[in-house]
Amino acid sequence: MIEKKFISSTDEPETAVLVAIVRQGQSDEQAQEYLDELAFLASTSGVITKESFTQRLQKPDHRTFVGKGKLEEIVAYVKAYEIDMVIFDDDLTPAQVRNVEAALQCKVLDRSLLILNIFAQRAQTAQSKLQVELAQYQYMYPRLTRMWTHLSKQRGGVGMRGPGEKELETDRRIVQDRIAWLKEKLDKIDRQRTTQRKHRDLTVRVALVGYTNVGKSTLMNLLSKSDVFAENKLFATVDSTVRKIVLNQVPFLLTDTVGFIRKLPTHLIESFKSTLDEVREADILVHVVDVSHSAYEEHMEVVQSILADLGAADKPTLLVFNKVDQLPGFAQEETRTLLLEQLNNSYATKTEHPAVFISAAHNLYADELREKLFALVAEKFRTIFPNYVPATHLYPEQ
Ligand SMILES: Nc1nc2c(ncn2[C@@H]2O[C@H](COP(=O)(O)OP(=O)(O)OP(=O)(O)O)[C@@H](O)[C@H]2O)c(=O)[nH]1
Ligand SMILES: [Mg+2]
Repeated sequence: MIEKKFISSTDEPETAVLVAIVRQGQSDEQAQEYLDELAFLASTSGVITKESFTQRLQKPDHRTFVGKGKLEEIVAYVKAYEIDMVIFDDDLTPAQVRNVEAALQCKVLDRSLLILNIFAQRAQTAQSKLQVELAQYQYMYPRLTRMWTHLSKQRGGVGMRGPGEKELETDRRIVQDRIAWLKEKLDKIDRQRTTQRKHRDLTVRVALVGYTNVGKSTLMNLLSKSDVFAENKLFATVDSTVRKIVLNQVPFLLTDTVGFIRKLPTHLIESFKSTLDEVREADILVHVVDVSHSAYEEHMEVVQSILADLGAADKPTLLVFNKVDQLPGFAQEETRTLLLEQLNNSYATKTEHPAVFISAAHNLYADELREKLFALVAEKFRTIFPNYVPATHLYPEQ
């Protein structure tokens, strides 16, 4: 995997300023929400956000992303506070990178690079490491003018000179070769996994999906009593984990997989295709939502549109609204029942999917969750085993 070069791992945390464009029709609240998410991505990478700059623009300036005046403002801030890097909320073109780098004289990152960097830190298995590397090279390829110095250092110190045309040609070829090699390796892993999956044809398969950090892994732990890595950071889970679960004597497989986020780099979706096959091939989806997040409805839409891209939007789905413990009004006994009732009613009218409100971390309303999940699993189970007679009441087993 490409070593992380953008964010150093010295003791002193690096500092960043964030830059985003606020488009027409976008509220200040939404703009702030996007910046908060970018800051969360930065902090997940170990970077401290010191300041953020926004500008209302129809579309990014083709030379410098933000306008000239705004860029000067950012340059002044970066100099005054010795900021290590500037992070842009959108992907920059190679020309924009060149121009803003020349002006800012510090590291310049965009959202995709930040996400790729987090994935690179998190990848555990051979497969996900290769997947991340593929996405990194695909990101790098059209930007080779800029990445050249990183690449040559990795190849054994060709030096820090700027790239000549000839070197650039060579680098392009090296990257192309590497991309081809990675694809071939991943195809091979994929073929092996497909064979393995054939053995699971007679099992009901359930996949946890949702925006990043909503509590998918926590829910997996709750249902399977396993110990899956859960953390208040974005993309804690990059590899999928599969657990066998038995509810009311009906066994099924539950997969915990990578979380989604808005503007997920397309290369990343492409290279994680086989990991996302777990979602594509699932019989049932459990869509986990952090209902305490102010932007949860937008997050649901992001998830829905990625599911549609994957061709997995029409599967039987259980909506799990998680983190109800964090909702205002939940703490008081008197308001709690009313709150949950209101939530239930509001969702019953908005979606045809069964929904349940829980707290995975505090083990609240887990029985209701098991019941509704069991209903979907049993229905599928009956299509595989038509002679199955459902037991009369539900008790979880391990
Ligand atoms: N208050 C509260 N926190 C929760 C709840 N469920 C999960 N969390 C916390 O939310 C954070 C994210 O949980 P994870 O289970 O790692 O979330 P995830 O969806 O797997 O995240 P990624 O793998 O990063 O996509 C952790 O700090 C959990 O402890 C809940 O019901 N209530
Ligand atoms: Mg997780």
